[in-house]
This record gives sequence, structure tokens and C-alpha cells, in this order.
Amino acid sequence: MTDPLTDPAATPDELAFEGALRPTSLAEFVGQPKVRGQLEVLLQAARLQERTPDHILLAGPPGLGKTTLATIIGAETGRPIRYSSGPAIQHAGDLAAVLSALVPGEVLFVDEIHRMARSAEEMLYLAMEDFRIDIMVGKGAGAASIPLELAPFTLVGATTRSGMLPAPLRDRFGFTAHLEFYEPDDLERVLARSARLLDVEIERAALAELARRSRGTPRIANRLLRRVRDWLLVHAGSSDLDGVRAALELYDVDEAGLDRIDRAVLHAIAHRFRGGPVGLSTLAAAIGEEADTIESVVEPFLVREGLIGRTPRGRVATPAGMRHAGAEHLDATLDGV
Ligand SMILES: Nc1ncnc2c1ncn2[C@@H]1O[C@H](COP(=O)(O)OP(=O)(O)OP(=O)(O)O)[C@@H](O)[C@H]1O
Ligand SMILES: [Mg+2]
Repeated sequence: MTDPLTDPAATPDELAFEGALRPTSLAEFVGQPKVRGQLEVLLQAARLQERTPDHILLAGPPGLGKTTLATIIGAETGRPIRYSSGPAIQHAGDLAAVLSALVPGEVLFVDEIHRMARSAEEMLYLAMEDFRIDIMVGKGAGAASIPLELAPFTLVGATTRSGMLPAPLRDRFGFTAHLEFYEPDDLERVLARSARLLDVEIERAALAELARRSRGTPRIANRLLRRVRDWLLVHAGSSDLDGVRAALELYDVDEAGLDRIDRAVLHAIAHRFRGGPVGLSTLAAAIGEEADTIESVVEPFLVREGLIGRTPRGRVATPAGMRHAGAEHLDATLDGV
């Protein structure tokens, strides 16, 4: 179980809320200046030459804006956009159905593209390159492949695991946008915009505090803002720094953005294992969490914050991590790390 408040993946009930806060143009898309600049040029060039833009791969951790950018690409090019996803494409036939229904110039968004079936991938190579597919009919000696022309389209793929994409697929994208975690300043702008849309009045300093605790992730920033909004409503509290601190304390998000599970992991490494090193499965058993959750959600964040490190012999707490866990007195074990 991950903590629902700081898990970077969207919860099902969040989708409508997220839709309402999604920027609809590149100009409104906050942060990621590099990616924004690259996309602007790519889309503008296609516009000038009156052709469909190159295929685009959006890569990066959950909640950083991949789906948002895909919608924006549709809006900026004025093309219709069709949504599909890797898990929905389990056979080449599933993909053939989607591709053959495309209208000229359409943007095809395939979310979680790394989870598409292998058999469909090969069909996609040809479709991306030549806007054509071969459909196999019949079996055995009587089998034949029938070529089918497709309407020119732009494929926008999204993936949280670009390393899992086969190289031939990765290479067929004209452009890959690597989304990075957001700086607190950018998250503050995301929050200011969301607060305006949600009609929440909140002080600048309070927004900055929220931004600092949002793990570099707009989805988490918006989610914390929603919790703070509720808190303000119920407590008729003040929308200043103290209000935000009280609301986040209620939800167990500490001043560095760590939630209950992050703290449990850090605390176990620091106290129980005296700073480490400790192996993943031992650590998971010690705090009663799944190893997978620790590895995919908790650790990347703690490593990025410089609170823990990974060594060949296991996880260790850094001096900052030991301090955060209140275990400075055990710091001697860190010698040589
Ligand atoms: N640059 C941004 N500016 C403003 N809001 C943003 C930005 N990026 C993301 N958001 C907000 O964060 C939320 C999550 O973004 P989005 O759904 O695009 O993430 P994602 O990368 O597709 O995540 P996942 O990998 O889980 O599909 C959206 O509600 C969106 O409004
Ligand atoms: Mg998405």
C-alpha cells in the first residue's frame, strides 16, 4: 500500500478533478522550459510545412504532465485526438482496428505504450514509418498479408518506463520529451493557477510551503491543495502558512514532503539498522510494506532528496537522512559511506 496522498499515480476519483485543472495550451503549461521550447519548434515547423508533426514520445515519472502535454499537442495542432493505451492493445488486431479508424492528421495518444503487446509493436513500426500496415489473413499455407494504407497521423506515446521500450520503437519517434521533476518555483505557479481555478484564496507564502512539500510533482501539488482547501472550509481556518502547516500535519505530510511510509522507511534504516546498509526485502519485512512499493515510489524520492543512498550492499541513510530521522547519535556507522 502506498500513501494515497503522496502516491504519484492518479487515483480513479481524481480523474475529473485533474481534467478540470489541466492546462490546454503550451503557454499555460508551467515549467519544463526545455520540453516546451522543443515542442513549440516541432509543432510550428509542421504547421509551416502543412504536414502532420513527427511522432512524439513523452517520457517521465507519473504525474509530471504527459497526458496533459498530449492533450495540448492535439489542441495546438487543431487536430482531433484519439486515446488508447498499451494495456488495451493486447493483440496486433487491436492496434489494426485503432489505426484503420484514424482520420487524416489525427493525433493518436497511446498511454503506457511500454505495456503494448509485442505482436502489435511490429505492426506499429511500419505504421509509424510508412503509414501503412500489413494485415494477415488466413493460417498456414493459405495465409496472406494484405497491405492497408493509413491516414497520415501523429503518434504521441507516453511512458513512465522508457527503458522498457524496445529500441526499434524508441528510434521511430522523431522526438522524445524527457519530463523532469519540477522546481518549487514552478510548482508554486502550478498551485497559484489551480487555486484560482478552484476559487481558493491562499497566501503566497502558504503556496510556497505547499510547493516545497509536493515532491516535484504537479499531481501531488494539486492533491495537497485540495486537502488544504477542505481543511480551510471545515476549520474556517486562515489560508496562511499556519493553516497550511496545520492541514498538512493532519494528513501526515512533514516539512520535507515525506509521508508516513517514507518516514517509516527512513526511520527503520536509521534506527533499526543503524544507518544501514540493509537489503530491500529485509527493510520491507521490517516495516510491513511491499518491497515493490518501497522500490518504485519511496526510494526514488528519498534518494532524490539526498536522505538515503543505494550501495551494492544495500540501502544506507545519508547524514541528512540520519538527521531527519533524529538519529545523528548513530551516525558513526556512516563512516566510509
Ligand atoms: N506543467 C504543468 N502545468 C500545470 N499543471 C500541470 C502540469 N503538469 C501536470 N499538471 C497537472 O498535474 C496533473 C497530472 O498531470 P498528467 O495527468 O498529465 O500526468 P501524467 O504524466 O500523464 O501522469 P501518469 O504517468 O500517471 O499518467 C494534471 O491534473 C495536470 O493538471
Ligand atoms: Mg497520464
